[in-house]
Amino acid sequence: MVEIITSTPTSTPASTFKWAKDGGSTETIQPTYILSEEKRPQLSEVAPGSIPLIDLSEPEEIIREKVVKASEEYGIFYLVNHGVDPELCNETLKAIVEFFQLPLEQGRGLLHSTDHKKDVKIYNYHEPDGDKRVPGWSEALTHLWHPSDDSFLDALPANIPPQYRELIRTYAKEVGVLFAKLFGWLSEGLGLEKEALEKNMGEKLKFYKMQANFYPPCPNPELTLGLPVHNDMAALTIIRQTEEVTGLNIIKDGKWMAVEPIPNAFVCNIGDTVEILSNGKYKSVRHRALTNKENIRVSLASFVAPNKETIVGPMKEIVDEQHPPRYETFLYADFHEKYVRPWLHPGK
Ligand SMILES: O=C(O)CCC(=O)C(=O)O
Ligand SMILES: [Fe+2]
Repeated sequence: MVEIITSTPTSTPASTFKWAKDGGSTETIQPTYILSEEKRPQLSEVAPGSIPLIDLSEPEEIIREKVVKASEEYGIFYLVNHGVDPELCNETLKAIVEFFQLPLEQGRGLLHSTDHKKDVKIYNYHEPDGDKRVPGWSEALTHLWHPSDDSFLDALPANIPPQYRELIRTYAKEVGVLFAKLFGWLSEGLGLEKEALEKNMGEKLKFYKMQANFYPPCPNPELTLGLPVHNDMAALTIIRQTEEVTGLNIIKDGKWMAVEPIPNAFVCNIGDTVEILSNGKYKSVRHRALTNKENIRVSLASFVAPNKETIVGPMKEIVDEQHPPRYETFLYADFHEKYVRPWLHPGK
């Protein structure tokens, strides 16, 4: 039986993050975090299973074939033997934990924002639940990144651990290389040149965002979600997660399935933009993050998306009379504002 705090939470804006500040020592869940019964994660119903594994040491034709198949059937896959230094990744995740354990007074509280469009912020995602919006048991630090231009580092929060700044500079370059390879294989899978998908996301600069998700231990993971059920709106996401702690779930064939972390692997997933550009060949995966009682979990999601001025729709090169467009064409800024969930995933 869960003990529920019934007293009114204190009124300072950052008060809901008390649990994070306390390193998860809180024994109780504030009622604001508790989902209604039908929205709870039903942990016993999460099916075992596995997502495809892409080994980048295999010959390129095999890799391409596997990436294409995984993107059609699952919309998510592991990447192993990718050449990115595991130490770099582990140290980066460590720096994220350090940042989220800084006392709120040292500035983390001030970064908290309810404006989803701010480039640098700490955001608390919510699950729509009846007439309420229930906050996830997590905090997310968002900032921009770029595979070759380091200037995004200037906009990082002043109180971010100094080592994060250095680590993320290298991490961004390495992850940038993986994105370019994946976009190339996905384009070829559509029968097009390697550059096709990236070109269709806008000739100008694309939008590069990183999200560091921090999930403190939760006294009752049955009652909360770490991150609400969603699809990534971006084109493609590359995630690095705490190696020992399970949290990511996907919907596969109508059932929730756990994506177990495996050593030194990235998890890559298709977002709504690639689903639309590919006219539905590649599937954006519906996912969520669970909490757990014992351990802090961190995930660092890197996204590549079109710019707001980009017109996004099924790529002209792949639609014709036999293959009519299955999605509308729109300005990405409008998609961002209006269409994302209800339109693309009605009723889900
Ligand atoms: O924590 C995770 O594994 C999922 C993160 C995620 O879905 C996101 O940041 O969009
Ligand atoms: Fe996501």
